[in-house]
Amino acid sequence: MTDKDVPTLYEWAGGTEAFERLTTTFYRTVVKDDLIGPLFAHMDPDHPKYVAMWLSEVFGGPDRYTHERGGYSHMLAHHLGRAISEPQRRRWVNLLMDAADEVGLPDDPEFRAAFAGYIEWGTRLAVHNSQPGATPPPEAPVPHWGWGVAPPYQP
Ligand code: HEM
Repeated sequence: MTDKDVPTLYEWAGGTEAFERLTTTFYRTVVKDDLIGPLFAHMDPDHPKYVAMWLSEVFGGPDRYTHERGGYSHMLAHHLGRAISEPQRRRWVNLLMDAADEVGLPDDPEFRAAFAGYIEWGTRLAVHNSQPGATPPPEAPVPHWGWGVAPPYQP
């Protein structure tokens, strides 16, 4: 198998439509959640779409978040100063994984391992970057996440 034959995580997941399904379902439960709902009380109605755009770009889809939404620095600005706690981070992760099951994202071990790897990394960075006095790099590219050590199983 050459690299050319390996689909991106974005393609494997089902593209933009799949990520939009994921984030729509996810934020529907987030806003009702006792622990993290209040953080999202004033979110833009298009927030789920923007996060789907971000995830799509991270997982190898079109770079629309960079070109249409302001890229990494715009995403970062939304987290600065929010003092996200570890219990809040964990709740965010749990609800996202529940949503992934609910909307039927691929559940093969390779996809879910890569997906969970990014989510673990990204949410831990969000906690660090959101603490009072944090000084994360103000500019950086949108990260690109791949399959890591376990490419998709394609018999
Ligand atoms: C992998 C982890 C994460 C990703 C990829 C992510 C992604 C994003 C993006 C792209 C935005 C900006 C959307 C826009 O363009 O308007 C945003 C905003 C935000 N994020 Fe995150 N985020 C992550 C983790 C978290 C966590 C763990 C929390 C808190 C528990 C959180 C809380 C927020 C809040 C409160 C906003 C602003 C919402 C508003 O518009 O009022 N994020 N996030």
